[in-house]
Amino acid sequence: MSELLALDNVSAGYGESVVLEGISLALNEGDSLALLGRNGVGKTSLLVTLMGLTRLHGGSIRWRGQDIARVPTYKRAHAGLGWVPQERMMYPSLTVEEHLTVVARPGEWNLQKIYEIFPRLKERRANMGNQLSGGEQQMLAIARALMINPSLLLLDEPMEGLAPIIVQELMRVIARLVSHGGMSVIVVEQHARLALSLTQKAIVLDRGRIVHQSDSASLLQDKEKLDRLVAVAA
Ligand SMILES: Nc1ncnc2c1ncn2[C@@H]1O[C@H](COP(=O)(O)OP(=O)(O)OP(=O)(O)O)[C@@H](O)[C@H]1O
Repeated sequence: MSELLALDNVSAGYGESVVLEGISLALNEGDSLALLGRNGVGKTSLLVTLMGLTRLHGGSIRWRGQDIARVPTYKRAHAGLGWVPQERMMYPSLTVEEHLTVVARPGEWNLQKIYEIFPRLKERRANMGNQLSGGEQQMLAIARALMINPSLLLLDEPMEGLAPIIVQELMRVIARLVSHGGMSVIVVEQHARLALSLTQKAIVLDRGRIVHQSDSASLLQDKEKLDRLVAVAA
């Protein structure tokens, strides 16, 4: 599989403050990665850095072999980076269907396919963005990112605050996206075991640095190490 994303010794942050340091990682097409760590260690900042929304203090980020340090966020989205932010960002003035159609780009994901994997969104297609439950908003946030037909999907704590039954439903969808193989996925999760069970590779951050890299299955089996690395909410 060919290389999709490569970070080499990346330092990044907000203004003068540096919150990520010495980050190096590579992702091939079809790879799935769990990005783990305690609260405030820089997981969201790493996703945001991939989208070009932090200040890059050093290092390089290559996307399909091209340096994208100066590429603006919207162009990164067009190039195939699909971001599902933690805040979900629904618009009260748009219906569910409008949220999906305004961002649509050609490719295998279209309304019909989205409604197949998220039947609830089909039922709610005429509802406004602010008339949805938390679970439905999360489904819509993922669906919207899929409509740009990304090569890499960035999921920031997709299960956060959702009822167990919705978590199960989302787990099934994410597992299907990962096993499909055509798209790469990075999942940030407080629930480390959920994320590890969905992915092939794992990275653990601590205070802005990578402190562990392995395949997900071996970290999942090493309970002691996992507890030590991520402590809570595993
Ligand atoms: N917009 C911002 N401006 C300044 N500092 C920020 C900003 N966002 C995050 N930080 C800081 O960057 C560090 C990493 O935060 P980040 O949100 O990336 O961690 P996280 O691992 O995603 O945490 P959580 O699990 O709580 O979401 C923290 O010290 C945080 O205070």
